[in-house]
Amino acid sequence: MIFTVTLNPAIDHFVRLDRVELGTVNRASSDQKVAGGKGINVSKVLKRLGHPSETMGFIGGFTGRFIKETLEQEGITANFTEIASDTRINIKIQADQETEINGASPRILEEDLKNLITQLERLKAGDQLVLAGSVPETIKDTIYMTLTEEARKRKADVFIDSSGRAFEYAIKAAPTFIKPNHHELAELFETGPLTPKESLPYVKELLKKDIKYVLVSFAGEGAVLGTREGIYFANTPKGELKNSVGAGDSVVAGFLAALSENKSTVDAFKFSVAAGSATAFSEGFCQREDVEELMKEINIINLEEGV
Ligand SMILES: Nc1ncnc2c1ncn2[C@@H]1O[C@H](COP(=O)(O)OP(=O)(O)OP(=O)(O)O)[C@@H](O)[C@H]1O
Ligand SMILES: O=P(O)(O)OC[C@@]1(O)O[C@H](CO)[C@@H](O)[C@@H]1O
Repeated sequence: MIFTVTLNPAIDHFVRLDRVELGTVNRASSDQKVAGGKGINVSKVLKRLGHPSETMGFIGGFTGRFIKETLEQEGITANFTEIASDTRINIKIQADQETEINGASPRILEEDLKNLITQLERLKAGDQLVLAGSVPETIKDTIYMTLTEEARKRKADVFIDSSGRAFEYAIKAAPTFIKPNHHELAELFETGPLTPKESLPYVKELLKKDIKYVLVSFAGEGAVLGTREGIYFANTPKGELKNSVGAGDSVVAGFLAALSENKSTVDAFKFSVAAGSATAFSEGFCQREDVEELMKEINIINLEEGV
């Protein structure tokens, strides 16, 4: 079973207008509110790709209720710990440029955390745990490391999409899969901007830490997958960028879906990049037919033998 953890979910409030003028009243031509947060998005994309999963994490207040209800309406199992404060609202402005304002995180208590850790006692060999998104300010940066250790004790695989200190700590617990974008990889190694080729020494460094799959995304400039068998480059298909919210989450969901279908590593890589691009080219998240169509435009190059 696949379990996704979103420590800091959100209602994503998409606001569409031609352009934003700061310092004046702007009016939206349309808007939409959806359950969001990286782990939740992974579950939503998995569902579209034909794979069930269960969502965990913290929700609270009227915003939290909205998230639980809409997920259940979509047929996704919601197994959140209920907290006292309201879940945040993240504003996604889709105008001539995309601008995001992510809300402040609610307060999480020690007992809420204990509850989540207890839930992880259900994990067993063959399960996959996805840890994705920001860590609320009241939780220690070591949380993803702790949760990874809990899952590893039970022989479950761990997939991480995070950034900053929480990501840095999580790597120490040797998760199965990580998906930094190129900015996050550069931040981790304190380097300047990196091209796919320039990322190779850093990908190798991460593989040496016993991480099985290191997938670095470069938005529309391709992606690199490091494994012990080889390091590969995938081009990204060409198309009109409509929405980048959830594109990275679709890459994670695509990889998980492909592994569950026993695809080869190279095909899983292709499928995951196609899922990311199919979302980037859609108003919402990708559909499986579009992912399969885009796979035909992706070529994988073996950059180097593994480490
Ligand atoms: N301009 C683009 N053209 C084609 N595909 C794109 C484009 N931008 C993003 N993608 C797709 O989305 C994936 C993830 O993009 P990116 O590297 O920006 O990751 P991210 O920062 O985690 O994403 P997000 O914007 O969702 O946070 C890419 O690997 C690619 O498949
Ligand atoms: O603030 P975080 O947790 O880093 O990111 C949260 C978020 O921006 O990520 C998702 C897209 O990846 C959105 O659904 C959500 O609003």
